[in-house]
Amino acid sequence: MQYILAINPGSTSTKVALYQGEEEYKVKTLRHSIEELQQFQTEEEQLKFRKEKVVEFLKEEKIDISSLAIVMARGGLSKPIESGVYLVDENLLHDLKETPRKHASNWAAKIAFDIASEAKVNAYIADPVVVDELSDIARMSGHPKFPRVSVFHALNQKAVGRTYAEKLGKKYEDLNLIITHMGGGVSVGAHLKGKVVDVNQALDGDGPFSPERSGSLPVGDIIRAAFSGAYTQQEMISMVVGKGGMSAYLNTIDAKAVEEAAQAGSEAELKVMEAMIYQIAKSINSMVVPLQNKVDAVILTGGMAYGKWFTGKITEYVNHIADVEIFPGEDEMWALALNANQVINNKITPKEYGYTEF
Ligand SMILES: Nc1ncnc2c1ncn2[C@@H]1O[C@H](COP(=O)(O)OP(=O)(O)O)[C@@H](O)[C@H]1O
Ligand SMILES: CCCC(=O)OP(=O)(O)O
Repeated sequence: MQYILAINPGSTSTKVALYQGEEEYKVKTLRHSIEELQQFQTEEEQLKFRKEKVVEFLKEEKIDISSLAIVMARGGLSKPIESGVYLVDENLLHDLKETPRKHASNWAAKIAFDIASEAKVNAYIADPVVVDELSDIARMSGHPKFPRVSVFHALNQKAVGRTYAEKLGKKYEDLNLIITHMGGGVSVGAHLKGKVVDVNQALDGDGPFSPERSGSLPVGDIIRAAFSGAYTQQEMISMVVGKGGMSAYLNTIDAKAVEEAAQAGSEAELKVMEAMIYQIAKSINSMVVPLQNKVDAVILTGGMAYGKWFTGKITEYVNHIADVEIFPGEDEMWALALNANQVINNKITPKEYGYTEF
C-alpha cells in the first residue's frame, strides 16, 4: 500500500496526515502550548522537535518509510511566488533557511525533504504562505521603501474557496469572496474571481491581532521603543510574532480556553476576545473595497472558527455584506493530498522554485 504523507506545522500546532489516493487514512493535530514552544532557544531545536513529532506519528501508525509515494508540505516564507505546486529543491530549502521572516511553515519543506530522501521519493509544497496575487494598488503601503507583501494562509483560503464554490455548483474563479483564516495568525483575503488581490500581511505586517501576533501597531511608538535601548531586536520581534496579541494580554495562545473563560464571565478574557472580534470584523469590512462592493460570501475558517460564540459575534458585525459561511478548522491537509494526487497522476506539472536574490 502506498501513502501520501502531508506535513503542516503551524504556529500553535503540528498537523500530519496520511492519505491513500484521495482517501483519508489518518489525520492528527498536535496542539502546542506557549510553555512547550518556549523551551526552544533556536530555530534548529524547534525544527528537530517538529520533525520528531512527524516521525513519531509514522511509527504510531506503523508506516514503513518505503511505503510513502510522495511527501507534501505546507510552504513557508520563501520569495513571493504564484499559486501552485513546487518541487522541494536546494534553492527552496536555502531560502526557507535564510528568510528573515521566521514561522513554523518554514520547517515543513525541510522535514518533508528529509523524509522523502529516505523514502527515495520527491517532496513538494503547494500554495505556500507567500502566494502573491496582490493588485498593484494594494501593493502600495504609503512609503516606497516598504511595499506591502502577501503573507497569508494561502493553502487553506484557496482550498476553502474551492470547496465553497463546489458546494454552490460554481467555479471559484467566478466568485468574489472575503475569506478569513483564524489560527495562530489571522489573515483576511479579498478573493476577486480566484485571485487574492488584497490581504493583510498576517505574520509581522498588519491586520487584526491574533492568538500569537500583534497585527497592526502604532508605527511611531514601535520605532521609539526599538531605538530606546530597552529592547533587543529579538524582543521587539517577539512582541509582534509569538508574544503579541492574545499571548501578550493573557499569556496564552489557546483561543478555545480564552473563549470558554470569556463565556464563563471572566472579564479580562472577555475584553481581549471582544477586541480581537472587533478587529477581525473591521478587516473583513475593509475587503469590500478590493471586491468592488460585490461580495458573494464571507467565509470564516481556521481553528478559531470552531468557536460558536466567537464566529457568532463576528457574523453579527459582517452579515450585512453577504452570507457568512463557516468552515471550522482547515482544508489544508486535504488540499495537500489533492495536489499530491494530481502530481502522481500527471494532471499537473510541478513548478521549479528557481533562484533569485532576496
Ligand atoms: N474548538 C475550538 N474552539 C475555539 N477555538 C479553537 C478550537 N480548536 C482550536 N481552537 C483555537 O484555534 C487556534 C489554532 O488554530 P489553527 O488554525 O489550528 O492554528 P495554527 O495552524 O496556526 O496552529 C488556537 O488558538 C486554538 O485554541
Ligand atoms: C505566516 C502566515 C500563515 C500563518 O500565520 O499560519 P499559522 O496561523 O498556522 O501560524
